[in-house]
Amino acid sequence: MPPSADIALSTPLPISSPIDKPSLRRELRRRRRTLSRRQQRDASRRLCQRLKKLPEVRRARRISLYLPVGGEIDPTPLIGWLRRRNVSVYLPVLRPFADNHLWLVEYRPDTPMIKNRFGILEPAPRYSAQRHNRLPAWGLDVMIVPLVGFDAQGNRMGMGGGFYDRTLAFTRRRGPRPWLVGVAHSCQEVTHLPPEPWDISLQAIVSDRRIIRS
Ligand SMILES: Nc1nc2c(c(=O)[nH]1)N(C=O)[C@@H](CNc1ccc(C(=O)N[C@@H](CCC(=O)O)C(=O)O)cc1)CN2
Ligand SMILES: Nc1ncnc2c1ncn2[C@@H]1O[C@H](COP(=O)(O)OP(=O)(O)OP(=O)(O)O)[C@@H](O)[C@H]1O
Repeated sequence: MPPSADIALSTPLPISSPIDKPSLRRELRRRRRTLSRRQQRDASRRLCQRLKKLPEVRRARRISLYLPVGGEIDPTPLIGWLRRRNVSVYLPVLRPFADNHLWLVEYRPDTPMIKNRFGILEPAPRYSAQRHNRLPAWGLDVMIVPLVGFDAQGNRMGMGGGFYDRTLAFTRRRGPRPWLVGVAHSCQEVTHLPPEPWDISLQAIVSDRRIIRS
């Protein structure tokens, strides 16, 4: 790769205001989709190395992550490591009959999987419908949240469905809650993102290049 391309990837994308969120989202999704297989593999490895070092992750007994699509940074190499440590792994599932809310469903080697309406693999309805396979989000120790964009202040942007914001709205009240860590490729960093009133703040953001703690 020429050095100029590398610099372009490591520099936060300058944002003009007012922000046109849909077009910014489209541009950031395009950026991650165009990464090569090798860039994807290296980024995933770097991300997972960083995550494995975090005390919050090392202490956790229950963690949710996601199965990547459309060039999202891949956290799944963590699954084997977590299983060896006897950590339970959960995946987001589109909750039926509840607009844009997620269930957190346990993911085991034999969990039946189907593609949801966005083409993302998730535990099948007959499995997710059984309450003992789910965990309320407050019962997770760590939630790994996929990001489309982020800035150095820890502001985030997701796919635009408000799935995570709705599912995590309970964290505004007192009580147990997961440690929230957003993950993304470094090319998804922008100079600033305006926080929205409904945004739930993350405790940290980890990319293949750095960690931002809030
Ligand atoms: N890997 C992964 N799983 C995840 C999420 C995610 O961001 N990444 N989610 C995080 O929220 C939830 C799914 N949210 C999504 C929200 C919008 C679109 C999406 O592609 N929207 C299309 C329009 C969609 C259509 O109706 O087909 C688009 O914006 O072009 C996909 C997933 C749960 N699972
Ligand atoms: N707690 C909530 N209750 C009701 N609507 C919400 C809530 N949180 C977010 N929304 C709505 O969801 C929509 C999408 O929000 P936004 O564009 O910030 O999504 P996002 O943060 O990119 O998505 P995600 O949370 O899935 O990562 C907005 O119209 C917003 O009003």
